[in-house]
Amino acid sequence: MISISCIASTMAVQSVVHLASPFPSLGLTRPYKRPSLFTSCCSSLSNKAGTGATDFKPMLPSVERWPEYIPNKLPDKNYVRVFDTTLRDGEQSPGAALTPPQKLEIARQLSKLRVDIMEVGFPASSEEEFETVKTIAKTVGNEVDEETGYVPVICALARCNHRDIEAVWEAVKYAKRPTILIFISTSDIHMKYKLKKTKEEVIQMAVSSVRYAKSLGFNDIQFGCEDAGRSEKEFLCKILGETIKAGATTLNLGDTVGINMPQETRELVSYLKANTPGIDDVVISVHCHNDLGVATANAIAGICAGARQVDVTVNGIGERSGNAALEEVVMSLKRRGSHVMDGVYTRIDIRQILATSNMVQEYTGLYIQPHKPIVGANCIIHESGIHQIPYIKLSKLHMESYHQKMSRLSSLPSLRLNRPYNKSSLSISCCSPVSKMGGTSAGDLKPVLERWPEYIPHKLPDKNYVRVFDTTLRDGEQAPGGALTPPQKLEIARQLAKLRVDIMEVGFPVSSEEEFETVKTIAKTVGNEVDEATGYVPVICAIARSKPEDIEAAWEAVKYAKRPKILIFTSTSDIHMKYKLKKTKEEVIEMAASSVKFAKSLGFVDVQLGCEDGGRSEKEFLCKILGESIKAGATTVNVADTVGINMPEEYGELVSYLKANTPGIDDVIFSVHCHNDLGVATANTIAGVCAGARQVEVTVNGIGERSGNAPLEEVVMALKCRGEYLMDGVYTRIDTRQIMATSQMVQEYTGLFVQPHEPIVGANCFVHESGIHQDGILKNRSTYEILSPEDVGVVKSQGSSIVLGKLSGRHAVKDRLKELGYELDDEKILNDIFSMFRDLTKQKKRITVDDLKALVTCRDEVTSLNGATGEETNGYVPISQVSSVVSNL
Ligand SMILES: CC(=O)SCCNC(=O)CCNC(=O)[C@H](O)C(C)(C)COP(=O)(O)OP(=O)(O)OC[C@H]1O[C@@H](n2cnc3c(N)ncnc32)[C@H](O)[C@@H]1OP(=O)(O)O
Ligand SMILES: CSCCC(=O)C(=O)O
Repeated sequence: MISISCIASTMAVQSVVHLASPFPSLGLTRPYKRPSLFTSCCSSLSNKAGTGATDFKPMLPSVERWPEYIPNKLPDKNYVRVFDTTLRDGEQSPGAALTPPQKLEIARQLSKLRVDIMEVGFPASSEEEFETVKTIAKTVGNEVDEETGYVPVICALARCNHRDIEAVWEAVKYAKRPTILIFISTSDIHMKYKLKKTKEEVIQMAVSSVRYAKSLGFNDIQFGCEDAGRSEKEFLCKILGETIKAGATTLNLGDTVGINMPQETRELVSYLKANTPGIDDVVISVHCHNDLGVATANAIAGICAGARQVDVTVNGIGERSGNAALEEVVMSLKRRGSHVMDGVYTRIDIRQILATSNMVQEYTGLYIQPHKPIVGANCIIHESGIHQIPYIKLSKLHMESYHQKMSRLSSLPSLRLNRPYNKSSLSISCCSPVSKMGGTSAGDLKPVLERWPEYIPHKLPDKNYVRVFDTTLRDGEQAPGGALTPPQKLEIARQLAKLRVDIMEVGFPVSSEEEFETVKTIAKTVGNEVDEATGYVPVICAIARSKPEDIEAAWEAVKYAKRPKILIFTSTSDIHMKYKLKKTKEEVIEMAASSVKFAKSLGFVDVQLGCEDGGRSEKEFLCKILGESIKAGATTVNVADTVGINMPEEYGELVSYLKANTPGIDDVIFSVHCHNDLGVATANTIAGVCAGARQVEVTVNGIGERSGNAPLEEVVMALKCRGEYLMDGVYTRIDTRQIMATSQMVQEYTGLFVQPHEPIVGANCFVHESGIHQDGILKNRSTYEILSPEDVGVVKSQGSSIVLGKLSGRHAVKDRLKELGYELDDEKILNDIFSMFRDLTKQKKRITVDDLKALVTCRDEVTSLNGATGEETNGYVPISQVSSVVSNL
């Protein structure tokens, strides 16, 4: 797999990159080194080829007129409106609080990016927020681009109450195109625990809120269903129908807790489109969270089903694991919109993506991981199109650098333990499966003491068993900068065994002497360490090209394991066969079949044949080569989306086709291997499983070439949470309680640290900083969490999941004070302390318990110093001028 990187990379990365950021440095330290960046251009592609320089447009501003903005209508049936919520939902990320000037600057940059609508805040939350939204509305909201006529729509958030709605109107009415997003929860769990309202009351609140917004002057009203992903469909039709009647122009469906799988999102949108009165006269928007790593795929699924507005944030920041990432959704539509999605498109200026990403990183302090799709440092691979000669040269260069890397292994310093993000201390705990309607609970713990099922290479213990093939130590290690020392590889292999991966692919023995020895050592040790209680022992796999010397090296290295396995790969796409292998189809089939036979002749009974770049290969050819390899003795076959170009539906269809048309396929295991260049690797893997694949190839933390591979933790937790309910009962035997420990070890040894909003293993996954979410969590955890931290090996008290910052509300502050021993039943005292608290958040991102204690102690003194009464100012949250006092506390 080493020579493919450049040929393999199809991403028009150059089209989103920019010169070093154009705004002044804020003096913030950046944890990852980025290569210097340059500006280039963009193109849309079929999945048959990479970007061609011929597709590039000159770097001139587009002079096309911007289409007229009509709130409930789009310029044409394929136009997808981009609703950016970086400054509202994005800012709700723990630790992301922005200053007003930063928000204004980001708003200007979003305007350069050409987002259709920007949601810039929640005016009722504080006076400062109110003023910031107003300033953006007055400035950016009136900056009409002379040439194109573009001006962004300015949106702000309101709950279903008149006070919030009024605050939005007073703040955004200055914009040329003001809009409001009024939201209410529609799931049973939210209505019961958070709102404490009946369905009828909720409909009533929604309708009267929309009417009120209209009466104030809004002619553009977005109505949002929070937690729509867990709501009853019939109820959604009802409330949406009523709000359309009341005057809503866009309907927004929130998968607030990130629990939906793409096929579900698609079904939901289709159902609502078919059953909601008046829905064809409004725009449908999808708002997807990323708790299971499929937010981008969900957004795309919604669009495929007819949604024509998509809520996104830059870098995918947002509550917990964040939102669908603007850059992933936009680039997916750009790359595949015209090929697999009926021609849908956005008008985002993708040349501004990287500058925007950089600005958002620096201002929020939420730095992305190197393998973040589109904007991560490792995505930047090349400068020219895949059909061009330089690619071949680059490929060779890459090959050389790979070998240099391999030979450097032994001289590497051992551990880089500097950790850019503070993580709470972790410990191993327990696991449980979850239904969609509730959260996980430690209550359904089962000790993992069952006997491990017998391993038969070409057969599974039952039809729903999904084998986990971990390739962290092979494909994962190919991540730029991810090189490991032999002792580190051994230690990770031991940890992978604790995690109970079925198979671990641990290296490429022919690539160097050291690699050979490392694989051999793992085979001899970890490959023989049988767990007494269960009988578990991992299969040890090594990779080989379809060359006798590779296969021999693999055998000599892994034959010591109790269960040795080989993965022989060959390329099957026209582009790879022509340029990389320089072989005909017939020759490639012959190489594959004879390689499988050769491996068998050496002693391998477990032989996997892998089709590199299978995602861009002719289906009929794939059937042929897989059929011949099975005849030759392959026990598993895989089809890889090596360049991460497939969309989930497409990939699922490919697997279904191959399962239906390949001779002998039912006698072997079908495996899927997906890369993450467009941010949909997890969804593709799941689509493969739904289509009948029963082995998933994954890496810990999703590390790997460019934007990496499908992350083990996302795929495993998605199957764990939804396998039983949505996917016919599929399951893995991963000990999920080992996920966090494994993730941390891989981070520390590779130096590839995950971003705070990385699903499952990111520091923010179980942390809540915005008031409304904190209130929900305090009332019932399942309102905003679908996983329990214990499931993935994190032990936290409820308190530690609530952090106090500028977006926190009274419930959270009151609860923390109670924990500290202060029972505040007096509303006035609470309001005083809350307003001092809010003031302090202007100076500090995080408010500690010591800060809180000091606020309580100082309350009387502060009140008398400032004469603050605790009464509300201008109708919104009161802010006492106490900063000079509290800042010294
Ligand atoms: C859609 C989302 O992502 S929700 C997150 C929105 N953003 C934020 O929460 C960050 C900014 N938030 C804040 O500044 C504060 O939370 C405020 C000012 C909005 C509210 O603060 P407080 O009045 O102190 O209330 P707190 O945040 O503790 O509790 C939220 C209240 O809103 C209610 N609420 C939540 N959603 C809605 C809704 N859609 N419509 C009406 N009421 C709602 C809750 O039930 C709770 O009410 P209660 O006090 O009667 O129990
Ligand atoms: C669906 S309206 C937007 C509400 C929201 O932010 C969410 O549901 O996550």
